[in-house]
Amino acid sequence: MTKAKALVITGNGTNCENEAAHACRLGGFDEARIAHISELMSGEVRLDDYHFLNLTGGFLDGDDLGSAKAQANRLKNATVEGKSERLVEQISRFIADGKLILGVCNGFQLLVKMGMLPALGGDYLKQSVTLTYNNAGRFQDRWCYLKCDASSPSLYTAGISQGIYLPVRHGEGKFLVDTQATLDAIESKHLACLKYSDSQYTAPTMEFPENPNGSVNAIAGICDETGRIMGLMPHPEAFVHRTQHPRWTREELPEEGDGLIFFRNAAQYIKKTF
Ligand SMILES: NC(=O)CC[C@H](N)C(=O)O
Repeated sequence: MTKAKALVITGNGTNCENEAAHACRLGGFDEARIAHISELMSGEVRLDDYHFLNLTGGFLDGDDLGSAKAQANRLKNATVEGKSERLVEQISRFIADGKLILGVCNGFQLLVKMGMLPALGGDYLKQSVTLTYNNAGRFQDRWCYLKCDASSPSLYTAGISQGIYLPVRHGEGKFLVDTQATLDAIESKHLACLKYSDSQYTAPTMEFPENPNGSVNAIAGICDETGRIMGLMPHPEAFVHRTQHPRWTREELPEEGDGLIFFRNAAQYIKKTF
Protein backbone atom coordinates (compact mmCIF):
# COMPACT_ATOMS: atom_id res chain seq x y z
CA MET A 1 0.00 0.00 0.00
CA THR A 2 1.13 3.59 -0.68
CA LYS A 3 2.91 5.32 2.17
CA ALA A 4 0.80 8.41 2.90
CA LYS A 5 3.18 11.37 3.16
CA ALA A 6 2.32 14.74 4.66
CA LEU A 7 4.39 17.91 4.35
CA VAL A 8 4.05 20.72 6.90
CA ILE A 9 5.54 24.09 6.00
CA THR A 10 7.26 26.18 8.65
CA GLY A 11 9.24 29.43 8.65
CA ASN A 12 8.67 33.19 8.40
CA GLY A 13 6.47 33.13 11.51
CA THR A 14 4.36 29.95 11.58
CA ASN A 15 3.77 28.47 15.05
CA CYS A 16 1.58 25.37 14.68
CA GLU A 17 3.84 23.05 12.68
CA ASN A 18 4.52 20.53 15.46
CA GLU A 19 0.83 20.18 16.32
CA ALA A 20 -0.06 19.81 12.63
CA ALA A 21 2.58 17.11 12.07
CA HIS A 22 1.43 15.29 15.23
CA ALA A 23 -2.20 15.42 14.03
CA CYS A 24 -1.14 14.01 10.62
CA ARG A 25 0.60 11.06 12.31
CA LEU A 26 -2.32 10.42 14.68
CA GLY A 27 -4.70 10.57 11.73
CA GLY A 28 -2.82 7.79 9.91
CA PHE A 29 -0.09 9.40 7.81
CA ASP A 30 3.01 7.21 7.61
CA GLU A 31 5.23 10.26 7.42
CA ALA A 32 4.79 13.90 8.40
CA ARG A 33 7.80 16.01 7.43
CA ILE A 34 8.18 19.54 8.73
CA ALA A 35 10.04 21.56 6.10
CA HIS A 36 11.22 25.15 6.21
CA ILE A 37 9.89 27.27 3.36
CA SER A 38 13.51 27.88 2.29
CA GLU A 39 13.86 24.11 1.63
CA LEU A 40 11.06 24.38 -0.94
CA MET A 41 12.59 27.52 -2.44
CA SER A 42 15.99 25.85 -2.76
CA GLY A 43 14.54 22.70 -4.32
CA GLU A 44 15.83 20.46 -1.47
CA VAL A 45 12.23 19.52 -0.71
CA ARG A 46 9.84 18.88 -3.59
CA LEU A 47 6.08 18.90 -3.32
CA ASP A 48 5.95 16.05 -5.86
CA ASP A 49 7.26 13.69 -3.15
CA TYR A 50 4.26 14.30 -0.85
CA HIS A 51 0.48 13.83 -0.90
CA PHE A 52 -0.81 16.28 1.68
CA LEU A 53 0.37 19.89 2.03
CA ASN A 54 -0.30 21.57 5.39
CA LEU A 55 -0.17 25.35 5.62
CA THR A 56 -0.31 26.06 9.32
CA GLY A 57 -1.22 28.94 11.60
CA GLY A 58 0.99 31.67 12.95
CA PHE A 59 2.08 35.18 12.14
CA LEU A 60 3.74 35.03 8.72
CA ASP A 61 5.95 38.11 8.27
CA GLY A 62 4.48 39.52 11.48
CA ASP A 63 1.12 40.07 9.71
CA ASP A 64 2.71 43.12 8.02
CA LEU A 65 0.76 44.30 4.93
CA GLY A 66 -2.17 42.15 6.22
CA SER A 67 -1.94 38.54 7.34
CA ALA A 68 -0.15 36.20 4.89
CA LYS A 69 -0.02 38.86 2.15
CA ALA A 70 3.78 38.94 1.81
CA GLN A 71 4.05 35.13 1.82
CA ALA A 72 1.29 34.90 -0.82
CA ASN A 73 3.28 37.20 -3.11
CA ARG A 74 6.48 35.29 -2.35
CA LEU A 75 4.95 31.90 -3.19
CA LYS A 76 3.26 33.21 -6.32
CA ASN A 77 6.44 34.72 -7.73
CA ALA A 78 9.35 32.64 -6.40
CA THR A 79 11.46 30.55 -8.73
CA VAL A 80 12.93 27.35 -7.32
CA GLU A 81 16.71 27.94 -7.09
CA GLY A 82 18.72 26.69 -10.03
CA LYS A 83 15.58 25.59 -11.90
CA SER A 84 13.45 27.36 -14.45
CA GLU A 85 10.37 26.16 -12.57
CA ARG A 86 8.37 28.49 -10.39
CA LEU A 87 7.12 27.19 -7.04
CA VAL A 88 3.59 27.92 -8.12
CA GLU A 89 4.02 25.45 -11.00
CA GLN A 90 4.87 22.75 -8.46
CA ILE A 91 1.74 23.71 -6.52
CA SER A 92 -0.41 23.62 -9.68
CA ARG A 93 0.95 20.17 -10.52
CA PHE A 94 0.27 19.03 -6.94
CA ILE A 95 -3.39 20.05 -7.36
CA ALA A 96 -3.67 18.56 -10.87
CA ASP A 97 -2.27 15.27 -9.53
CA GLY A 98 -5.28 15.03 -7.21
CA LYS A 99 -3.40 15.75 -3.98
CA LEU A 100 -4.61 17.56 -0.86
CA ILE A 101 -4.02 20.99 0.71
CA LEU A 102 -5.25 22.11 4.12
CA GLY A 103 -4.72 25.70 5.29
CA VAL A 104 -5.45 26.53 8.92
CA CYS A 105 -5.81 30.11 10.17
CA ASN A 106 -2.71 31.88 8.79
CA GLY A 107 -2.58 29.03 6.25
CA PHE A 108 -6.20 29.74 5.25
CA GLN A 109 -5.33 33.43 4.90
CA LEU A 110 -2.42 32.40 2.68
CA LEU A 111 -4.62 30.20 0.46
CA VAL A 112 -7.24 32.90 -0.12
CA LYS A 113 -4.64 35.60 -0.76
CA MET A 114 -2.91 33.40 -3.33
CA GLY A 115 -6.31 32.83 -4.95
CA MET A 116 -6.32 29.09 -4.27
CA LEU A 117 -9.68 29.24 -2.49
CA PRO A 118 -12.47 29.17 -3.43
CA ALA A 119 -10.91 28.84 -6.93
CA LEU A 120 -14.29 29.11 -8.66
CA GLY A 121 -14.17 27.66 -12.15
CA GLY A 122 -10.86 25.96 -11.34
CA ASP A 123 -8.74 29.15 -11.41
CA TYR A 124 -6.33 28.66 -8.49
CA LEU A 125 -4.50 31.97 -8.84
CA LYS A 126 -7.30 34.53 -8.81
CA GLN A 127 -8.20 36.08 -5.47
CA SER A 128 -11.93 36.59 -4.96
CA VAL A 129 -12.33 36.49 -1.15
CA THR A 130 -10.31 37.70 1.81
CA LEU A 131 -9.91 37.44 5.58
CA THR A 132 -9.59 40.73 7.40
CA TYR A 133 -9.83 42.42 10.82
CA ASN A 134 -12.37 41.00 13.26
CA ASN A 135 -15.42 43.22 13.86
CA ALA A 136 -14.43 43.43 17.54
CA GLY A 137 -11.28 45.25 16.44
CA ARG A 138 -9.03 42.94 18.40
CA PHE A 139 -7.55 39.46 18.57
CA GLN A 140 -10.03 36.72 19.52
CA ASP A 141 -8.89 33.65 21.44
CA ARG A 142 -11.88 31.42 22.20
CA TRP A 143 -13.64 28.13 21.34
CA CYS A 144 -16.36 28.07 18.69
CA TYR A 145 -19.19 25.75 17.64
CA LEU A 146 -19.03 25.05 13.90
CA LYS A 147 -22.00 23.79 11.96
CA CYS A 148 -21.03 21.46 9.16
CA ASP A 149 -22.72 21.38 5.73
CA ALA A 150 -23.21 17.68 5.03
CA SER A 151 -23.69 18.45 1.31
CA SER A 152 -20.26 20.04 1.01
CA PRO A 153 -17.71 18.37 -1.31
CA SER A 154 -15.01 18.78 1.41
CA LEU A 155 -13.41 15.38 2.02
CA TYR A 156 -12.06 16.64 5.37
CA THR A 157 -15.47 17.15 6.98
CA ALA A 158 -17.06 13.95 5.62
CA GLY A 159 -18.70 12.00 8.42
CA ILE A 160 -19.22 14.95 10.77
CA SER A 161 -22.83 14.52 11.82
CA GLN A 162 -23.83 18.05 12.86
CA GLY A 163 -20.90 20.11 13.90
CA ILE A 164 -17.60 20.34 15.74
CA TYR A 165 -16.11 22.41 18.55
CA LEU A 166 -12.68 23.96 17.88
CA PRO A 167 -10.56 26.87 19.11
CA VAL A 168 -9.93 30.07 17.16
CA ARG A 169 -7.09 32.52 17.77
CA HIS A 170 -6.84 35.32 15.27
CA GLY A 171 -7.00 39.04 14.65
CA GLU A 172 -7.95 38.81 10.97
CA GLY A 173 -10.63 36.14 10.64
CA LYS A 174 -13.51 38.05 9.09
CA PHE A 175 -14.36 36.36 5.78
CA LEU A 176 -15.40 38.76 3.00
CA VAL A 177 -16.13 38.32 -0.71
CA ASP A 178 -15.47 40.59 -3.70
CA THR A 179 -18.98 40.37 -5.16
CA GLN A 180 -22.41 38.97 -4.35
CA ALA A 181 -21.94 36.58 -7.29
CA THR A 182 -18.91 35.03 -5.55
CA LEU A 183 -20.90 34.55 -2.35
CA ASP A 184 -23.83 33.07 -4.27
CA ALA A 185 -21.50 30.62 -6.04
CA ILE A 186 -19.86 29.60 -2.73
CA GLU A 187 -23.26 28.96 -1.18
CA SER A 188 -24.89 27.23 -4.15
CA LYS A 189 -21.94 24.85 -4.55
CA HIS A 190 -21.89 24.16 -0.77
CA LEU A 191 -18.26 25.29 -0.51
CA ALA A 192 -18.81 26.99 2.86
CA CYS A 193 -18.45 23.71 4.71
CA LEU A 194 -18.14 25.19 8.23
CA LYS A 195 -20.09 28.07 9.76
CA TYR A 196 -20.01 29.60 13.25
CA SER A 197 -23.15 28.51 15.09
CA ASP A 198 -24.95 28.20 18.41
CA SER A 199 -23.93 25.39 20.76
CA GLN A 200 -26.64 23.04 19.46
CA TYR A 201 -25.51 23.46 15.83
CA THR A 202 -29.01 24.54 14.88
CA ALA A 203 -28.14 27.54 12.68
CA PRO A 204 -25.24 29.74 11.59
CA THR A 205 -25.02 32.94 13.63
CA MET A 206 -23.78 36.50 13.20
CA GLU A 207 -23.93 37.03 17.00
CA PHE A 208 -20.71 37.80 18.85
CA PRO A 209 -18.95 35.91 20.41
CA GLU A 210 -20.37 32.72 18.81
CA ASN A 211 -19.32 34.31 15.52
CA PRO A 212 -15.99 35.73 16.72
CA ASN A 213 -15.17 37.98 13.78
CA GLY A 214 -18.31 39.00 11.84
CA SER A 215 -17.62 36.77 8.82
CA VAL A 216 -20.22 37.15 6.08
CA ASN A 217 -22.83 34.36 6.29
CA ALA A 218 -20.92 33.18 9.41
CA ILE A 219 -18.36 31.43 7.19
CA ALA A 220 -15.53 29.78 9.15
CA GLY A 221 -14.11 27.50 6.47
CA ILE A 222 -14.41 26.84 2.73
CA CYS A 223 -13.23 24.28 0.22
CA ASP A 224 -12.73 24.26 -3.54
CA GLU A 225 -15.09 22.43 -5.89
CA THR A 226 -13.02 19.23 -5.76
CA GLY A 227 -13.21 19.14 -1.95
CA ARG A 228 -9.46 18.43 -1.81
CA ILE A 229 -8.37 21.95 -0.90
CA MET A 230 -9.76 23.43 2.27
CA GLY A 231 -9.06 26.36 4.55
CA LEU A 232 -10.54 27.28 7.91
CA MET A 233 -9.91 29.81 10.67
CA PRO A 234 -10.46 27.37 13.61
CA HIS A 235 -7.62 24.99 14.48
CA PRO A 236 -8.40 21.25 14.03
CA GLU A 237 -4.81 20.28 14.96
CA ALA A 238 -5.34 21.91 18.39
CA PHE A 239 -8.08 19.48 19.40
CA VAL A 240 -7.03 15.90 18.73
CA HIS A 241 -7.33 14.60 22.32
CA ARG A 242 -9.99 15.17 24.99
CA THR A 243 -7.52 16.83 27.41
CA GLN A 244 -7.23 19.78 25.02
CA HIS A 245 -10.93 20.56 25.54
CA PRO A 246 -11.45 23.55 27.89
CA ARG A 247 -13.88 21.58 30.12
CA TRP A 248 -12.25 18.16 29.99
CA THR A 249 -12.11 17.80 33.79
CA ARG A 250 -15.84 18.53 34.12
CA GLU A 251 -17.45 16.84 31.11
CA GLU A 252 -17.68 13.28 29.82
CA LEU A 253 -15.89 13.44 26.49
CA PRO A 254 -14.73 10.93 23.90
CA GLU A 255 -10.97 10.19 23.91
CA GLU A 256 -10.57 11.74 20.48
CA GLY A 257 -10.86 15.49 19.87
CA ASP A 258 -13.17 16.88 17.18
CA GLY A 259 -10.30 18.03 14.95
CA LEU A 260 -8.73 14.64 14.32
CA ILE A 261 -11.32 13.67 11.70
CA PHE A 262 -9.76 16.17 9.23
CA PHE A 263 -6.44 14.32 9.30
CA ARG A 264 -7.95 10.83 9.38
CA ASN A 265 -10.16 11.63 6.37
CA ALA A 266 -7.12 13.01 4.51
CA ALA A 267 -4.99 9.92 5.27
CA GLN A 268 -7.78 7.55 4.25
CA TYR A 269 -8.34 9.45 1.02
CA ILE A 270 -4.65 9.23 0.12
CA LYS A 271 -4.43 5.52 0.89
CA LYS A 272 -7.54 4.82 -1.15
CA THR A 273 -6.52 7.00 -4.13
CA PHE A 274 -2.76 6.59 -4.59
N1 LIG B 1 -3.44 31.76 14.76
C1 LIG B 1 -3.17 32.29 13.59
O1 LIG B 1 -2.77 31.62 12.64
C2 LIG B 1 -3.32 33.79 13.48
C3 LIG B 1 -3.44 34.27 12.06
C4 LIG B 1 -3.15 35.75 11.88
N2 LIG B 1 -1.83 36.05 12.30
C5 LIG B 1 -4.19 36.56 12.59
O2 LIG B 1 -4.00 37.00 13.70
O3 LIG B 1 -5.24 36.75 12.03
